Amino acid sequence: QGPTGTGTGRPRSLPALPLVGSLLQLAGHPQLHLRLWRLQGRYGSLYGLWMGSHYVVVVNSYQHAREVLLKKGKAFAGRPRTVTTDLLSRGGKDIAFASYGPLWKFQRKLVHAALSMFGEGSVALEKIRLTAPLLPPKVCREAASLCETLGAAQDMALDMAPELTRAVTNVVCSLCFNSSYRRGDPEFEAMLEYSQGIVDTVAKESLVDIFPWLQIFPNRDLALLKRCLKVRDQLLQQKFTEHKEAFCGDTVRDLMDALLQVRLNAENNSPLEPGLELTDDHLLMTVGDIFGAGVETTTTVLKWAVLYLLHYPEVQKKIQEEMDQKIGLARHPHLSDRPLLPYLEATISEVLRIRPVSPLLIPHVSLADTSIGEYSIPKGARVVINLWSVHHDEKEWDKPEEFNPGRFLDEQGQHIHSPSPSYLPFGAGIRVCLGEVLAKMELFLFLAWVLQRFTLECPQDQPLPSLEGKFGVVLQVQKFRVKARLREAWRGEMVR
Ligand code: HEM
Repeated sequence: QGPTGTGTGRPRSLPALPLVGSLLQLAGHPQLHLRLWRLQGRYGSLYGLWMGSHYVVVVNSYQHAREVLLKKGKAFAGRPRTVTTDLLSRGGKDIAFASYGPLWKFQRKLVHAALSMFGEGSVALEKIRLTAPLLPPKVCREAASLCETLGAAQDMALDMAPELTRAVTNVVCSLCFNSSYRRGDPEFEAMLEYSQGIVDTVAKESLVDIFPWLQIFPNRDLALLKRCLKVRDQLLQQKFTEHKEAFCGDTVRDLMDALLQVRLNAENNSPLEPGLELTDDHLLMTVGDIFGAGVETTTTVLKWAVLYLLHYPEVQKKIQEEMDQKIGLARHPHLSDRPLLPYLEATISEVLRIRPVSPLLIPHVSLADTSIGEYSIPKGARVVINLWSVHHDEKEWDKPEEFNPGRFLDEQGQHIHSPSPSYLPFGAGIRVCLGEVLAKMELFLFLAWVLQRFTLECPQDQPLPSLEGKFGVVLQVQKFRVKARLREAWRGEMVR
């Protein structure tokens, strides 16, 4: 450490040219997480690079990730502002892309409180009377509908992706708007289309984010993103207006009502401190964030889980044996069954480790001159945590490329634990994922419901789909088809 406590010298840096920075070292490598992982061999686990004029620090080890996220969380709690994120969040009025500050803290607190209120039924928001059903029964309702679809497609090769997206979107719709969609609903189809458009354009490491001055030229991706956001905003606005009109101030049906209620309480009681005013834009973007951060991530993890079960039928069999023993056929799985099904829980953990859905988290920014390890990091540096490296570090994990749910179980196979602290699928510290509890609830219930009833198989005429991910907004799964075979014990049984 130097005399200021901010480290001595910068980390080693990739070569950089004027204007383009280190882009040439990264161009032509679409799997950015893997490229950054491999560059450790030459530059060490912590190194710097330049994206245009932006200085970026890449963190590949758990020890440094812990320092950034936990030990010095506040110093690294900023987010970069880019053309794309400004468009997505109306200039950072959401949570995920907002700068660190009192309003961001307030929004986080509200959503966190609302999620625990709807999730566990704890009355966390003062003076709020809840009239909506809690989330676990809503997730079960969607799981039942998913099983119905799989049952109807018996023995056909099915692309489960749209069904999983619908199930997860409906959970988020229930949470935010107290509504859900049936298959083929035109509003729902529009929603799927614009979401895909956003995911596709944001995934294209848009050059305008590196060189904002490129905006003066026509840009097809940016134009598509703007069109998709227009549709998203119209839909959000319509829901918002409906909620404002129906809102009576003493009952809360969903997250949107909860946000309106909190704003009303604040206005009626004492005026909020300056800088803490929640404008309509803030409320809309907060809800938009829950969709943006909550649908693609959870759906993708479910797809990875299904894909791994096709590759490892013995894991699937073991989950089903555990379910048969602990739950049987007489009832559906509940959230409270989680401690009874440690092998299913361990499988979910292993999927989240081996294919982390956000392999580079969301970039952080240093808010002051600071340090990582012995190196000094200037204020304004973008810090990328390479979760892929952290989850595949041979010093932390035994045979990290091997899919082995058992590594998350104790010797008796009864309790779940992580054999290494180097496990951060939801990030950690003050920017940790806000939806971790909800996501884990969904992953558990959807998989438990499906596997209680069906065995998932690769259609006979098709090769096993690839386990290689594609880097984008999330680590995407390539398209694949599944045969959902009704399990022997369920044949002839009525769906209860
Ligand atoms: C399995 C599913 C999910 C995974 C693996 C996941 C993972 C993550 C990760 C890695 C981050 C970035 C942390 C960082 O930058 O340090 C994040 C942020 C975030 N996630 Fe999730 N997430 C999931 C589901 C959800 C859901 C369901 C919601 C909403 C209910 C959600 C809401 C958010 C929000 C709002 C942030 C931004 C937090 C902030 O910047 O303060 N996520 N998530």
